[in-house]
Amino acid sequence: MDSMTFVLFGATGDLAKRKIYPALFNLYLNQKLPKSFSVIGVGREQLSDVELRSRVTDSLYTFSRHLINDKSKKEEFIKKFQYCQLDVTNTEGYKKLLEHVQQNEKDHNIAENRMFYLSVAPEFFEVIALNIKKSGLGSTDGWKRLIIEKPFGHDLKSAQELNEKLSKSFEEEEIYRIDHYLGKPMVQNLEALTFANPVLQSLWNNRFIANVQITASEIVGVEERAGYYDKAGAIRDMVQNHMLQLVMMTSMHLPKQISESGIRNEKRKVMKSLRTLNRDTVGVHVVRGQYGPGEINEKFVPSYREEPGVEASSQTDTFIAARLWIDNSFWDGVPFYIRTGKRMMEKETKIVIEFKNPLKDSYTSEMEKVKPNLLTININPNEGVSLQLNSKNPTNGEMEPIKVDFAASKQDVPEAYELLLFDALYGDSTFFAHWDEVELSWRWVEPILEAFKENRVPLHSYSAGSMGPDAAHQLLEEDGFKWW
Ligand SMILES: NC(=O)C1=CN([C@@H]2O[C@H](COP(=O)(O)OP(=O)(O)OC[C@H]3O[C@@H](n4cnc5c(N)ncnc54)[C@H](OP(=O)(O)O)[C@@H]3O)[C@@H](O)[C@H]2O)C=CC1
Ligand SMILES: O=C1O[C@H](COP(=O)(O)O)[C@@H](O)[C@H](O)[C@H]1O
Repeated sequence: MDSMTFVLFGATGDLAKRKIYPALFNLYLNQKLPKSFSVIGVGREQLSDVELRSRVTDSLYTFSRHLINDKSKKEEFIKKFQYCQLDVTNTEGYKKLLEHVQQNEKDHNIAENRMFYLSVAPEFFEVIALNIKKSGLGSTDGWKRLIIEKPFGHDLKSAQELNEKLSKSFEEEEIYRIDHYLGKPMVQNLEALTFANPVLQSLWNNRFIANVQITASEIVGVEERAGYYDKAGAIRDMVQNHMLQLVMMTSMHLPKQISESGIRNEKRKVMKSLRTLNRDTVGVHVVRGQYGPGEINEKFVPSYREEPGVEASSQTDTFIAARLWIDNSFWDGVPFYIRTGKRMMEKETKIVIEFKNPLKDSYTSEMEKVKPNLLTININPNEGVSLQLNSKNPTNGEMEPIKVDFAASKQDVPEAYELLLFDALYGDSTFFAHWDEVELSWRWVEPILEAFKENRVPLHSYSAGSMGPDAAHQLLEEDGFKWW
């Protein structure tokens, strides 16, 4: 891997502490970082290198998935960190950052490969990208790349504007938009599951699949993020990005050659085939909800409207369920159901594929009890795959569902940020959100945003600790299905 400088804007922030430092450290321990590299942390706060290193150390002790037994390794690692104080809105200040980076490249014999990670609020994306260009930080003899966090825009127009501005400083191939769901090992495994298993490959279409269900339920409420969340809601926070990415990853047809561009193309095709909703159909296919008070793990929790920072009359959605149709020859007639929400009964991200049972009607009465074959891909908090089959119990002769299970051992599973950072450093953008996908996702979501704004879709209340409003269950019952 090429030697490089990792310039981290937002080095004093929460994401750096909880995700980025531990991910870099785990990569370091696994010898997945270049031999020569430096991390230059940028923030407004006045800090010395030693103070930054001490914060990084704290973060590793608190958040790294590896126990730090080998202190010398940790010491070696934190020596790679330096700090540069900079207000990112101050154009002049970037000269100092450039000098810092250049001096360091010289001192440590690092090639001019520069990774810029914007772990800052999105309103700074534009100004930072522009100043990277203006200051000369972006004019390198090697490569330059930009990693940005979500949210990528607030709606289609703002996303397009942002993209246009970023594209003045970085080419599309240089922009790595993180969607951390694409970094989850089981999401990355989806392609391998179908590619490496001819059995699944041949069943992956509307001849054999009755419906697909994607759930991302959370126990947590809005926490301390009301300022952001109350303007976003579940539709922007989870559906526009993570849920649609999961739909793309599940339904894309495998390209002849597994490559970055091949996969990107197939994902784009899915988004283009996704049936567009309109004024009349949003209410038919989309359910929105907001949590009321309830009980979770035997503890009372308040309603969304009682959360700190939330308006007492807020109409923000904390739950969405939707039925999607992919109008292409593979998926014609197969509903894709998605649901996501806060303050639900359990934390669970999973994809369930329910298979058709064409022989159901020819069964004898005893056989009618058979359950559908289900392929479940567990993404979070447990990672694994299970297949539900029907088999006769040899003791009583009754038909019953059995499960063929694989569960990954927790300890060995890398974090999403680890996989994503490695790919970005390696220059592989397969598991990042490409502009086409982001734009097409906003396009699909736009009529829903409008309908919500005009209050054309009822806002159902659901009890905290439940699996969402009744309307979300009715959505499937209308088609003769239920959520698994
Ligand atoms: N935290 C998380 O779990 C997640 C965060 N994200 C996204 O990641 C990004 C960062 O989030 P998070 O770390 O939580 O945010 P924080 O508010 O914790 O950190 C923000 C960082 O930005 C820096 N900063 C703010 N203003 C300036 C400025 N004018 N000049 C220089 N630096 C500045 C702060 O530095 P200083 O303190 O020195 O002012 C701080 O390091 C956001 O886009 C967020 O949406 C996405 C997914 C999850
Ligand atoms: O991006 C986000 O994701 C988290 C859920 O992520 P997970 O990895 O725990 O499933 C969600 O809580 C947050 O609101 C959202 O911004």
